[in-house]
Amino acid sequence: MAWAVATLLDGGVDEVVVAAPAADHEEFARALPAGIRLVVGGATRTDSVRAALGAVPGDAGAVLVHDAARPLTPPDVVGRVLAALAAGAPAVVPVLPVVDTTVVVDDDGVVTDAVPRAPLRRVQTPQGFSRVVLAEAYDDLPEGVELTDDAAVVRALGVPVRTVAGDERATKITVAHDLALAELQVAR
Ligand SMILES: Nc1ccn([C@@H]2O[C@H](COP(=O)(O)OP(=O)(O)OP(=O)(O)O)[C@@H](O)[C@H]2O)c(=O)n1
Ligand SMILES: C[C@](O)(CO)[C@H](O)COP(=O)(O)O
Repeated sequence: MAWAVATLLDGGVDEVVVAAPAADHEEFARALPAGIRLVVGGATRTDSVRAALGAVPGDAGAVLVHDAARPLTPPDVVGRVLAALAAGAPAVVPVLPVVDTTVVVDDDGVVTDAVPRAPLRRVQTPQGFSRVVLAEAYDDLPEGVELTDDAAVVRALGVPVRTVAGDERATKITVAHDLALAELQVAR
């Protein structure tokens, strides 16, 4: 969490709000730099983003939403997202191409189709938004609806989402191998 926050600050973000379980706040406060606001997160990512968004100052022009599970994101990625927002984009996501052949399978695991991969992208965080647009999109999202990222929440409002280059180092640490790669990166 501390590394994810450091990336945001190093990349040019002014203020950070962290959503975390109430039981962890004391420990998080010790690990984070002074001035970081902590709010109680929810049971799902969507609930946690809602909670954090509620603590964002009303005069903030833009908001970035970042995953703690992407702790080694280089600050450059944050810079690219901020630059696209400053250039007028209402919503921005960092992306990478899909490098493997990508297929559809049926319930038995048999390949039924291959998806043309040229237009596909893997979406990372931090994702950037006009604060007003993101707040309106979350207000409009019915309770209980879970979308996998914040860009999907604003796209539901019809807002175009621009892309900037992501970075392999911003990968989401999801499976054990991701952790092994992250440890290598840190060791370097
Ligand atoms: N209740 C939750 C769950 C997740 N998150 C945020 O969402 C990110 C992604 O979390 P998660 O869905 O658990 O990611 P993975 O560990 O990659 O799990 P999976 O992709 O298998 O769902 C976390 O880093 C955290 O920042 C959150 O704020 N509140
Ligand atoms: C937001 C995200 O990291 C973009 O790729 C991703 O959708 C989070 O998914 P998760 O299933 O909550 O890990």
